Amino acid sequence: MDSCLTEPSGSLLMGYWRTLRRIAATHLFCPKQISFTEAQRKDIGSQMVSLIAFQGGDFPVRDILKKASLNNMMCSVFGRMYELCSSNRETEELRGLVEEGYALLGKLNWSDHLPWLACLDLQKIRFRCSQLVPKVYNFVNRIVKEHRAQLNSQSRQDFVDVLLSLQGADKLSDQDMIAVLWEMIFRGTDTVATLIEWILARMVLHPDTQAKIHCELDQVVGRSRPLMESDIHSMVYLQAVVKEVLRLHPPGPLLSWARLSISDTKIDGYDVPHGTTAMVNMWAITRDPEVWVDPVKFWPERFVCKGAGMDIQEFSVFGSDLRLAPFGSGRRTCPGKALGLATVNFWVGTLLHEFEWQKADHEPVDLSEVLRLSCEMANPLRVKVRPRRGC
Ligand code: HEM
Repeated sequence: MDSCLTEPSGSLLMGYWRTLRRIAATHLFCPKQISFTEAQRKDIGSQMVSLIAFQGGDFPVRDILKKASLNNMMCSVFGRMYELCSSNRETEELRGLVEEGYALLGKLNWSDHLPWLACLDLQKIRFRCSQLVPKVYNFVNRIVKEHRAQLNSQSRQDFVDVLLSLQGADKLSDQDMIAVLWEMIFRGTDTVATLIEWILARMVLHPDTQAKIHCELDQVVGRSRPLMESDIHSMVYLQAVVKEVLRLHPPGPLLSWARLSISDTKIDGYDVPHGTTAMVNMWAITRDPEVWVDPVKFWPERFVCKGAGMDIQEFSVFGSDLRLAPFGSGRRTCPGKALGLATVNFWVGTLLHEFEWQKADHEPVDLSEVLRLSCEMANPLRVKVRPRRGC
């Protein structure tokens, strides 16, 4: 795996990266910033509903989810709001850059295992990275320049505005600002779409679970109005379902949660030499029968019933409990976890509030996985929907 796409400038030291993380946590992912973007999630959610209502018969849902997720990040990060049903050059260009980044990260790079091959670049990975990096730089730089020219002229608050407004010790160089903005787009887009596709797959495979969420929606929201983000905290079963899918299908089970040992050390009796890349296999932990009762069973109730498992209120998926840490844990835990989970809960709630989801005719749901940067369904999900509200 080549780090030049995901790390800011090579000269960044650990301490500096920590500063960037602090800036992201304080300014980009604080509760105020998350609630600032609520209207945007609602708008994109409604656009998804309109687009889905328009589909006749079976359709693959992935494209809609990926486009919605990309538009959402374009809006949070760059302040660009595009319609889901139309295509435009800027989104297409960004989608191409993100896709190329994923393709490169997902490739098995022989140089990672046989370092003496690195200088030969037999798979042309380094070459493709060197082509991609200036394209990303130019794309993001163009948007930063536009924001700088319009600073103080309007009241919007996207990530670029926030970073440009930083002063003193928090002020970032242009190069680091571009690296941070790219990292957000790159990490925040696919993870959300991938997780929602897995959740919808589980919904069509387990109609009884879907019916329970519908029942909860009818009780908490009723059919006369759309779902609002403030309803989510009352939707205990919906949250349990999202947690159960995060357990069985964590979008970033392996690749993104890696650590480099900076000195020789011993873990659990094993020698880990300096310079080793160690990966935490969350996928294996969440399927370990010593950790989970009936681990391969899809059973959201394990997060609801006190007697049978644990109380939803008590189980955090944000890294404090290593039985289920789909956003990583420790110093490098996902900074976008609260935003990511808020988006997934709200969009899944909305899609289920508006529609009943069913299997496509003649096409079984296939839960096979493929590992790129995220762990995706190997065969994109095809579904049929039936409107629930206003019918
Ligand atoms: C369901 C959604 C998401 C999942 C499952 C997820 C998962 C992860 C995981 C497993 C990691 C590695 C953590 C570690 O090494 O300990 C990570 C890192 C990261 N995520 Fe997320 N993520 C999600 C959404 C987002 C969003 C919405 C954003 C930004 C808007 C984001 C930004 C990042 C960044 C910047 C990192 C790298 C942090 C670093 O290297 O210090 N993620 N994510």
